[in-house]
Amino acid sequence: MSESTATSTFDTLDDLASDQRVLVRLDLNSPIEGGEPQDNRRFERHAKTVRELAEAGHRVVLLAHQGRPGRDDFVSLSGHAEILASHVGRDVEFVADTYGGEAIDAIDALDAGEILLLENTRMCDDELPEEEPETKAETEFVQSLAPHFDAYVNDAYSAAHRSHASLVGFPLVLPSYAGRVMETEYEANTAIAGKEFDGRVTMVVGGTKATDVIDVMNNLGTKVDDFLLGGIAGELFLRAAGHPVGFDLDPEADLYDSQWEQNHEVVEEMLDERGDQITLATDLAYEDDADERAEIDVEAIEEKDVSFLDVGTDTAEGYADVVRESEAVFVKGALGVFEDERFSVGTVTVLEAIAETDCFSVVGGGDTSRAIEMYGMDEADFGHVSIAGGAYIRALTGQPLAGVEALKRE
Ligand SMILES: Nc1ncnc2c1ncn2[C@@H]1O[C@H](COP(=O)(O)OP(=O)(O)O)[C@@H](O)[C@H]1O
Ligand SMILES: O=C(OP(=O)(O)O)[C@H](O)COP(=O)(O)O
Repeated sequence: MSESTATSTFDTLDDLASDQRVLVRLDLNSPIEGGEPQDNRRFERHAKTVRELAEAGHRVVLLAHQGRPGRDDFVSLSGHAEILASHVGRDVEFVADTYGGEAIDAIDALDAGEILLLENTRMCDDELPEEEPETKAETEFVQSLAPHFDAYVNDAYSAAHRSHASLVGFPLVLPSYAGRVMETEYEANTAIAGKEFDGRVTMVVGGTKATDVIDVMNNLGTKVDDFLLGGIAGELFLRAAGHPVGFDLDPEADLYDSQWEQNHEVVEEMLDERGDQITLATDLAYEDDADERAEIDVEAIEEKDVSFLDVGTDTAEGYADVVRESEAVFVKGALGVFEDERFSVGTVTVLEAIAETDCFSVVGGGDTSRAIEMYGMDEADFGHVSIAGGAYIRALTGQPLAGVEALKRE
């Protein structure tokens, strides 16, 4: 069997010696409601790495961040420790200190197989400024913790686009390994940039972050055969093609107009030069006066007087046919407001087609991947469901991620 991209790039947990004191960077950054973290896929995924390390008898110390200073989601990790423990099936001790005496005492007191989570790394001044790994490696944070460990494991693929101390500093001073999440995310998310596919490569593009996905489309012209569009980007392309959609009915909403200003030249150029790669909706769905889903052919729209919340059924079925003929399918962003069942047709039809088709598939983006569980699909029917947002976008376009670069085997 040929070596995977990840194992040829990093040392992994398979290379770790026994009985190690291991410092592990996770990404437990989560939605916060009422000051409390909400359980999500990140806990479940990282729990596998943590459990494997603890069951092997290592002393396991965890680093993670939550939110950004000054925002409501910038909270302590004490609640995260409880959620993580429920997924790992073992106690996860928590200490409200990042690298001071209290943290060091708790680290040094650990026995084999025990797990300790340190406080939110972003509460430490050395963590955040984006600086070179060499600078980060010299910080007090890294220099104080490193002597208490034998090894560093980075499992935080979804935070790896940040050049922060806990991500790029430790690999310079400790033997470093990729965790299981890092391995699988790296493997799947770099596939479009690094793998050769013989058959059709399709990318399904939607959601609200049109600027991001337009950038991805612009960069992947030679890798992708068909882009299937929905969401806000889809309407911006329809606007560029001369249809009266893709602008804000309520300027306060600011979903379309500023993204149009920012991107219309590149959208027009893409349609001109690579129009045959780009498939746009032929019908759209909206809420009618009776609060029901209604659909209209794009050609019949003379004036935008309703918000379009999904691609139409004909469009969805056409997209599903393309998916069924594809060898690889990458998804970024939902085709409609799937959280409302009436407007889930586009997203669910396409995801179900991917699940039924024996293709290489990656579904990325926190919101979009939620549709899989919301509509009862089985995650195992997808090649990979990413827990990364910003890092996934960058990986798709082949941009290096600071945390990944720092971790690569020399
Ligand atoms: N036509 C639309 N109008 C408003 N919101 C939309 C539309 N189509 C999709 N969305 C929203 O896009 C969100 C996902 O967008 P985005 O944040 O870009 O993707 P992800 O979180 O997967 O990276 C969904 O929550 C969905 O409700
Ligand atoms: O949740 C994260 O990013 P994502 O929402 O783009 O997946 C990461 O934890 C990075 O967090 P940051 O964007 O505050 O640096």
